[in-house]
Amino acid sequence: MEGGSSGSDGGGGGMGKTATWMKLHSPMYDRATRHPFILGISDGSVDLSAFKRWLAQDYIFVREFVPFLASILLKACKHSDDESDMEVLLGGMAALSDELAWFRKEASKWDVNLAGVIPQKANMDYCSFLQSLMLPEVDYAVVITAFWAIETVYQESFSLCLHSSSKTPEELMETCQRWGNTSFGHYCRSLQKIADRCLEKAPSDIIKRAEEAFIRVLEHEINFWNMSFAE
Ligand SMILES: Cc1ncc(CO)c(N)n1
Repeated sequence: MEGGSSGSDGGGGGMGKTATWMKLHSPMYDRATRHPFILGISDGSVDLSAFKRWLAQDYIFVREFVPFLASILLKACKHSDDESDMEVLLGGMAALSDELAWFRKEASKWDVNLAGVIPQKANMDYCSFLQSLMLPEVDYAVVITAFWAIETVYQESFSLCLHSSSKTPEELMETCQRWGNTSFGHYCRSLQKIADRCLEKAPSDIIKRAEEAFIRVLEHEINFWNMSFAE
């Protein structure tokens, strides 16, 4: 399964586990990163009520992301052998504070009342999945893989809406830039390197669990996008 010679891993040597899994599960990966909701934004056909539903639901999700990232930070303190992991993760935590403020500002721009939002099933399922990963017994390699995948799906999806050929409506550009910008892309590559380094040293049962977590993230992301179409 190692295979590959160079390039897509971003590190030295052969292809990392994460790049291998992206290839192996590419049909599902593509369904998560090229969802009709995202394609609708990039071709300008998106229904703005779908966008508002996504915005409200994602605010709830990102709030749950704070304790999730805190649990990863805790595991990095205890188990990581590389001090720079902490810097990358702390940068992510700082960005979350800014992100939550952005959601409140964006919601008021679209007249979305965040206080009255009822979390939908796909969102609750995804948040429960995050909670299951927060348990202390879940290995650092598994949670950092899940975290990398969650961030990368958004990075890849929204960067599609920034391509020169896309027709993203002006009022949605800020949203697309938030996750599609190159510095967020750089952050995702840093997370990928951490995940690959941990997976390289991990025993086979942990590697198996990390791959499963990657697949579960893709499923949850697809269901999350689907939610924007539901009434
Ligand atoms: C559902 C979902 N996945 C990923 C991200 C990226 O942070 C997000 N904000 N929401």
